[in-house]
Amino acid sequence: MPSKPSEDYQAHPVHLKHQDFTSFQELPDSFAWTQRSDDDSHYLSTGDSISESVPVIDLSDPNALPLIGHACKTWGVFQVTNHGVPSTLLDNMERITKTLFSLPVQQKLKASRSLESVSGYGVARISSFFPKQMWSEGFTIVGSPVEHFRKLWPEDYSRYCIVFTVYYVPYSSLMAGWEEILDGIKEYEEEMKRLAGRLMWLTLGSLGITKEDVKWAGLKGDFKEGSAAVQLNHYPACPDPDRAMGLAPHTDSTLLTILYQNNTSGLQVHKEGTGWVTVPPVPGGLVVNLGDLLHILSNGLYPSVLHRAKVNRSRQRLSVAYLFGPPSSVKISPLSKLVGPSQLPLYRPVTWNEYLGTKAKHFNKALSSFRLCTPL
Ligand SMILES: O=C(O)CCC(=O)C(=O)O
Ligand SMILES: [Fe+2]
Repeated sequence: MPSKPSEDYQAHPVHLKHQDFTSFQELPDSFAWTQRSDDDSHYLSTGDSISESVPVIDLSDPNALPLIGHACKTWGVFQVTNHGVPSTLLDNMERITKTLFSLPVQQKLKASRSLESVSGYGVARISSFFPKQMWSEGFTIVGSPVEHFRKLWPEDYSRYCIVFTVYYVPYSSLMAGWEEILDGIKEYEEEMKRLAGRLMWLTLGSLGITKEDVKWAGLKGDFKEGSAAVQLNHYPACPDPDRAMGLAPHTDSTLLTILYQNNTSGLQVHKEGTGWVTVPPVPGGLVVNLGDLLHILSNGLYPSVLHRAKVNRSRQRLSVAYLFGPPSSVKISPLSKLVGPSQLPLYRPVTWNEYLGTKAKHFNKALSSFRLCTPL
């Protein structure tokens, strides 16, 4: 993800109204998405009785390609197992996320996202489009998080500096927190980029797209130049979960998003004609959401999935989203193989940065603002 956002993005900041969630015995009105008397609010209507479930696909299955194609077309989301990401890495990332959000709120606020940057601590960027506050907090990482960590853990940092400059020796017990966290995040990003490249080919391959069709995937076709952000999310336990919203319905402005969720469910996806469907955590599994840019690339054949996160009364929930997109200079447009005399291109070319700016300004109308014509 571009670390320097466009003017549109900067012109639509999110005003921080951050709270110490642990201080609430009851759900404050500003967080209540329904009145107690509402039976069926359009925000919170659930599909808990629905028997359909999001496909879980074993990547070592020889049939994975058509299964992914079917999942992309019908859901725009699927879960993967046997994806090759070591479970120790996922556990470590969960531990890092938990450590970060356990800091006192005043400390976290010092590492707040600034106007000029995408990175840092804060409420969801989509907050300004909704009348109520969301029961969650997030931390976005684009590039190195060192500057923010300096604010989150100033003591460790200064102790590290003093030890380093005065004695010129690494003092491992003091550095452990920092070094471990930075290494863990870096390793996670590398592993996720590798998986994102693989998932891109499985997704595009299911449409008959080959390496010759996507030049920007690089000489090796591994999407190594793709850019990305890591979004850490924390949904504290909530005194009135049925009336609260962790993260409001949205589609991701990505090619695809790889989501790790801890063992507390909360993610729900919307399926056309069915409604909201919970995506239960699968041990060792990762959720793959198709984003708006993949919808454009597929010329509308694959939907970007509308999703939201609910909260829990007694358990906190953590998730780590790897938001994967194209290299910053690349304009995404419908792949030429999917366009022809009977299927005109449905969208005009757009860079990731331009798309993020439009999303910050127009939210769920962003996709249609790039639309050229309606399908035949
Ligand atoms: O926490 C989740 O399950 C969803 C997170 C999400 O949608 C996001 O970070 O964009
Ligand atoms: Fe999302």
